[in-house]
Amino acid sequence: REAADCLGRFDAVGYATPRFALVAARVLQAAGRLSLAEFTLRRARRETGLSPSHPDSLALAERLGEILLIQHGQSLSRCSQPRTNAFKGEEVLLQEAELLFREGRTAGQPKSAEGLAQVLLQRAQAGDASSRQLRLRQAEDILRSLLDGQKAPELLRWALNICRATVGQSHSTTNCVAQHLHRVLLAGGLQQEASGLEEEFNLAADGPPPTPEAMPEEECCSEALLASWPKRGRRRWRSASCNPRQGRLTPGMVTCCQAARRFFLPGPKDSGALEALADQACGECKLQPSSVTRSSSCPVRARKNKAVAEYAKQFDRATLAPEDLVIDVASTPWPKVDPKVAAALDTAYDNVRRFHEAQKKKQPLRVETMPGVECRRMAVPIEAVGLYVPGGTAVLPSTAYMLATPAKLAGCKEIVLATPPREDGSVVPEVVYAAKRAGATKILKAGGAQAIAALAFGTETCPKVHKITGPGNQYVTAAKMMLQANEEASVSIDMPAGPSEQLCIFDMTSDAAFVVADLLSQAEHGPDSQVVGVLVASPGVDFRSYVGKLRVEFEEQTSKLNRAEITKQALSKSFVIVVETLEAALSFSNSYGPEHLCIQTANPEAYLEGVVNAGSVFVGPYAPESCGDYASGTNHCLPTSGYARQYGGVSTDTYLKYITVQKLTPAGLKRVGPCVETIADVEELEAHRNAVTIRLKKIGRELSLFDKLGAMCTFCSS
Ligand SMILES: NC(=O)c1ccc[n+]([C@@H]2O[C@H](COP(=O)([O-])OP(=O)(O)OC[C@H]3O[C@@H](n4cnc5c(N)ncnc54)[C@H](O)[C@@H]3O)[C@@H](O)[C@H]2O)c1
Ligand SMILES: N[C@H](CO)Cc1c[nH]c[nH+]1
Repeated sequence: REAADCLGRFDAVGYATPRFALVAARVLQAAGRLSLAEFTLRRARRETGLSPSHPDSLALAERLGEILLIQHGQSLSRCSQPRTNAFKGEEVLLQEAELLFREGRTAGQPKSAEGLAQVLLQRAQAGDASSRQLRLRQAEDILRSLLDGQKAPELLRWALNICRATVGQSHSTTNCVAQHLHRVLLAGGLQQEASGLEEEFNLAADGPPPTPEAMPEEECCSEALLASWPKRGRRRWRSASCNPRQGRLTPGMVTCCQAARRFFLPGPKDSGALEALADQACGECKLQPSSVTRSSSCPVRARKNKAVAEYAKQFDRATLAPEDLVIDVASTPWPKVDPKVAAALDTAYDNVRRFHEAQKKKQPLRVETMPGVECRRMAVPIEAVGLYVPGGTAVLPSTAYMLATPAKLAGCKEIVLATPPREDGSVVPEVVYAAKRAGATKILKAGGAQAIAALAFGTETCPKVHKITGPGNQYVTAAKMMLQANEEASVSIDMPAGPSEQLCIFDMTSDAAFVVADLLSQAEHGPDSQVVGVLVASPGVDFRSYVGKLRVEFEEQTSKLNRAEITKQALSKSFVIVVETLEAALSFSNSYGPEHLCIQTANPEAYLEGVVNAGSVFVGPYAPESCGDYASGTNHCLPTSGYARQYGGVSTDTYLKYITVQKLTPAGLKRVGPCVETIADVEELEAHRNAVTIRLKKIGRELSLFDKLGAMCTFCSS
């Protein structure tokens, strides 16, 4: 108590090292001063400046979680009727503790898993029926993994608590949870405890719950797949012997989904598909893949504007004189746009600019790796860039500001925006408005592969660019992929951004109407779009009625869309799977690598840190994906076809390149030079070595006393 009093008076507790804060919290806890312990840990977490994954940060988080859990317990015991008189902050305490323990559990902190299971159990007891199931299931999973790992008999208490917590719910649920635990206990050699469980829950009398494996495969598939798969896709699913109802993510299941993706969306990563696609894309417009790759025979390279104008006629039915293909944005007057639309475009542009401006690094990087050896990195804008704004099936002014805003902020001098012309040869006024607002310099009235070729090679009026960004249909994407491999074009691309995709993870607490609305928002983009729903449902939980709700929503909402036909085509290549746990859902999503990932489960934030592959993530029920498409501030040009594994979306960085600089003083060369000489010897590159040796001969190898003192002073001051 004396120590705690001391600490209470010591105002700087929070400023001390994390380890000191941990010891202080222990002392304070022992003296019953939980609030002060909590305050100490919070302050230490805030002020250490350590990364959240640092072991000390994790230890602080774990301790804070424990304190919150104890406080929650105390507040419950203070109330005679906990449920009615519950302290208002009670649920908040648990929520925060859950987040803290999840952090630790992901980082492999030993006690965090236990803490998380306890919190989930507490929350299950307080929550409504649907979230109760989910939390119990999660607590049970953790318990199982702990029991599997170490056969710890003391964990049995939780097992029983979990079972007891389910009593009063439907009989089959109790039975199902108890059955699972029973198996775990037996597998862990805890025979006696297993018998206790049998007796308490009368397991033998009820028999095992129906296992998902017992269900006929046909039923599982039809239950899980909302939109019917074309026969080939369905066969693949089955042949991979995966059972969506069972929810185990076997490698076969993932492979099968990837196969489905390849089958439906022939992405350029599949070389056979690319060729077929390129033939289709370029064959019809006489830009044969080989002729694009051998640039001498590429029509656009050879006949420039004339060829582009011919393709505009052929594919966009637009009549354009070759000299009218490119317009200068600055000298083009502001187009007439409905004031309401202009105001919405302005607001969206402002948000996008704000978010992308913040991405600019204010200071050039400068590091003295050794005294006298200075390395720098300068961000330099790419001088000329080409931005593709799709315009085939929908008019996308939003893509104009999504691409041009970061290019302008990066400082690119030439920003050429290409978009398919209308039949009268004009460009949609909203696109011109957005291009002007965001700072594009030229507009090329061309779409498809021909626009990409014009940007890559340049024409009489279209400047040749060094990088092409922006999404497009399969023709555009195939042309971008091929031209980046063409030496003469010498052009790079942002990423393969093809037909839109969305993966939505949800559970039975999610609003089915919201989930379906989000999925449809991407399905309507084009017949080649793909949307995937991942429903998390614990085993034994009957998700049929929820799936029924989804079906109704899909039908009702789709039938009211103006692009219902396109949407239905996309849905025929889309699917919903059912998995048992959120971890499984995340693992599936990470394998799929969606362009957009929506997480609409209870407590969605907790799963964010598990996301490894995704273009853009939308957290919670009130973050519809279309906000990111238009106006929240993030960029909507994102990698598709699984390329989220290696690419991020468009950002200010997309339009920058980094040039490194170094400067060495004589003392710096004396320090690093011998190391260079040695490595050059190993590589037997004498001229490399000599460039150092020749200088060291002139200035000498020894550091002067002045050099050494200078280095010490620099070291001390830093
Ligand atoms: N990933 C992203 O970030 C993102 C963002 C926005 C849009 N998108 C996607 O972009 C795509 C836009 O496609 P779109 O078709 O509406 O517009 P688009 O501008 O990409 O394609 C239209 C052009 O394709 C060419 N074309 C059409 N048929 C052809 C044929 N048979 N042979 C050769 N060329 C042909 C024409 O030149 C036409 O101008 C959609 O799939 C949408 O989902 C993706
Ligand atoms: N969803 C698209 C990205 O895949 C972007 C977009 C533009 N307009 C509407 N949405």
